[in-house]
Amino acid sequence: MTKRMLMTGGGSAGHVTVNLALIPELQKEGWEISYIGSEDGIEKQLLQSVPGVAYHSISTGKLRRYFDWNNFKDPFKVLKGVAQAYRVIRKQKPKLIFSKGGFVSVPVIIGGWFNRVPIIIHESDLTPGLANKIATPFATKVCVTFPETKAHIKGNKAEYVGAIIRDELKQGDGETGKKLCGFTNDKPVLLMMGGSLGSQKLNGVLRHNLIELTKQFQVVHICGKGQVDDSFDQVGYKQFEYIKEELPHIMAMADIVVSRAGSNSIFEFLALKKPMLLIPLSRNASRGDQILNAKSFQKMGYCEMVEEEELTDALFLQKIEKLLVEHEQYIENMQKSEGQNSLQQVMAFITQMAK
Ligand SMILES: CC(=O)N[C@H]1[C@@H](OP(=O)(O)OP(=O)(O)OC[C@H]2O[C@@H](n3ccc(=O)[nH]c3=O)[C@H](O)[C@@H]2O)O[C@H](CO)[C@@H](O)[C@@H]1O
Repeated sequence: MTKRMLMTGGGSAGHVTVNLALIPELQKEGWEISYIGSEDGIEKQLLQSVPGVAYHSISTGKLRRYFDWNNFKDPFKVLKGVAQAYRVIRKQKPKLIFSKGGFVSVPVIIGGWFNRVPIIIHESDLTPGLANKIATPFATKVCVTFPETKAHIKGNKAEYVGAIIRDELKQGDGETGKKLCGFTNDKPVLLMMGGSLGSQKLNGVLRHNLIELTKQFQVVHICGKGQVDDSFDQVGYKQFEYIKEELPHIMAMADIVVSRAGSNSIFEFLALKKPMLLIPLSRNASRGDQILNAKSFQKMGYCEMVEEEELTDALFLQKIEKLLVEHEQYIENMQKSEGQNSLQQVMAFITQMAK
């Protein structure tokens, strides 16, 4: 009998990359996978390059914590999405639904619950996102990345599994990365990544300090869609909007990373032992989850952290200098983090729970 499973998650790459890590492992074990996402979200784009996964689009509404006229229209879009997801699930009869969160996942989970399909949710951040909070009562299990998160999940459903990382990220080759960027072996490489959507704030501070930074580093900058600025074109500075297949090589060549504190990104840098300066998304623009992610890493000695409100050029350069000087110490701290086989743990839950 076919082992059929349904996945969901989207809105930003952070709600997709865990699924991308799991898909090849599940396919190896004979699972046939379908994916429900939105019509125009990043999940559709990222899933296009994954062989053997059928993609179904549904209508979605954004879940906002602030006033917006769309707040009156979006509940109807979500209801339409629930009906569409319900129909896909009833037809496909998956043995399990795996959700990585993001607003597109809510209608899928409700549609799955009406079809009585077991549901596993994965939460990347230290505190659960709004979509996962809404979805938790419908779920059978919630896998969490930080041990501290268990306290935030109601109903004894939380299981600490740690971070799930795409295997190919560990296969990068630094020399290939340098060739892609036209870099040499003369100076260390600083990678700046402002989250999967980029960050105007981080782009601004980096470019403002570019002359100073390129005296000491070669700088590779993932800016986000539409944010490459050709007026900064110079030797030793390479910009990308977003990187897909080449990301492992770019990460491999980096000596130091400056990043937002999205959970997937920072656990990837931890797995690759990259000393980090984290500048989390502020409380004005989010629920503050990245601040908690970064504080948890700072406590373990994996990173330096500066809150957006405290960010000055001087502090930015000073923290980068510290990462360079104390490089070995951060790496030593990160080496102690190994041990958890998160991917295998989630695979075991999937096998146990599939009906
Ligand atoms: C603005 C916002 O809502 N941010 C949230 C979003 O961040 P965001 O979508 O940025 O998520 P993460 O930083 O967790 O993950 C980004 C993922 O995209 C990948 N990547 C990134 C750039 C690139 O060029 N290529 C590429 O493949 C990274 O390797 C990583 O796997 O989800 C995270 C996980 O729930 C949250 O912690 C963040 O608060």
